[in-house]
Amino acid sequence: MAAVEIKKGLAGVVVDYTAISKVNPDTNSLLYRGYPVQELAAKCSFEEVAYLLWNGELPTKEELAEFTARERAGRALDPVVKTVIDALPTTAHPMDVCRTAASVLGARHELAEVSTPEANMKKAIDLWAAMPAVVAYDQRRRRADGEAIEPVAPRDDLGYSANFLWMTFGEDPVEEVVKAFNVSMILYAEHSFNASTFTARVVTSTLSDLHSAVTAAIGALKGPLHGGANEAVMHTFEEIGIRTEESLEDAAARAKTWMEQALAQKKKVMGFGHRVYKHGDSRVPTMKAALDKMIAHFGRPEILGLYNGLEQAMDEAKAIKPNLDYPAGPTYHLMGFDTPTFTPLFVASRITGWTAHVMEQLGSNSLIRPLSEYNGVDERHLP
Ligand SMILES: CC(=O)SCCNC(=O)CCNC(=O)[C@H](O)C(C)(C)COP(=O)(O)OP(=O)(O)OC[C@H]1O[C@@H](n2cnc3c(N)ncnc32)[C@H](O)[C@@H]1OP(=O)(O)O
Ligand SMILES: O=C([O-])CC(=O)C(=O)O
Repeated sequence: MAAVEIKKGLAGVVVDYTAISKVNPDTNSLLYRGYPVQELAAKCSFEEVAYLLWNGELPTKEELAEFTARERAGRALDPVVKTVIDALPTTAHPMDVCRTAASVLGARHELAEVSTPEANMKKAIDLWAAMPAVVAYDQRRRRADGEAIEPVAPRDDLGYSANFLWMTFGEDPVEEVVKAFNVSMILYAEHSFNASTFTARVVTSTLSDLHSAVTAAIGALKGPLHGGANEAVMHTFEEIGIRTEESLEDAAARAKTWMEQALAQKKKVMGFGHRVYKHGDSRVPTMKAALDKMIAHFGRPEILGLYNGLEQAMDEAKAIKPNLDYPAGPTYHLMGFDTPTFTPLFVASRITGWTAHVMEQLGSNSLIRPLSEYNGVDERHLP
């Protein structure tokens, strides 16, 4: 019998077409609906990019006005979702809170059992609009440590990114920080058939509903080999030790030593490496520029020292490059987010990509069901 070739992790396997994004590791580029992501990050709001991912074209002025009005109308924390979140312990991981909230929002949606293109577009926009309130309220209640608190009400005069920061911190957001946050939301929005998006497509392929697909995708994103890496990066920084008065050079030297020891112990260091990009992640330069701005804004050169030290030591030892989660983690830290909140920020952004894929999958569906090669015990029979 010819040996079956097993493609572990589906590495290198092309399973379908997509018109949503193009990841090209040879040219180190990423296009959303044909546009380079760097251009979108430089010139667009996250709302425009969400519209683009869902509709295939950037919005006109009128379309954007209508779209942003829909997003602003859906921002308040659903009282039932708040009650459910309040029933969870403050020790629950924020990704579990997000996953639970997505599930509750699905069960409560007026179109829960309808999966027409129009219904799915509405569900996608509603879920995208609702998630920042969940993430923001969860961070606030964990900080309140069990004391009853009310969510910060959304503000109609602010765009998506500014309002997200407002609902989290309850303070007028600084323009520089809003811009960096907007860049991160755009860069995180979409990345072809990554593990969480593929999960969403598998769920959709059974003709299940959009919220089920997103709930499953959140579960897939949580792992540290995928989205959970942005949180893990910060744990590395914390393990090395963040010393606010330390010079860039001293921090870099300590980080370098830490990395050399970790690699000598054959540890996997989160925030480095990628299944598709082998010469560097197309999004890292743009995110690193945003991190540099936050380092300058908050006057925190020691963070750059830790960043440089780890990156340099990994490059020298294994020539493995950072992925998007590497600059994103410390950027969110400087903005004031708690480390376990980082991956939920990724969720808030990636909802756009996931749901675009749900709609694309349904547009030309085929049940996703690969084969396996049995290697268990030979057939046997009960006595
Ligand atoms: C937004 C995102 O999801 S981006 C990805 C976020 N994930 C991470 O940052 C987790 C850390 N990185 C990794 O685990 C991997 O690089 C992955 C899972 C992302 C990609 O992995 P794969 O393409 O399957 O490569 P694989 O894990 O087999 O690595 C190939 C080799 O590089 C090494 N390697 C890859 N990444 C790392 C890393 N972060 N640290 C140390 N070594 C690494 C592996 O140990 C392996 O070495 P070996 O051949 O000597 O055994
Ligand atoms: O593409 C991947 O495998 C992981 C990734 O970078 C993403 O989902 O943004």
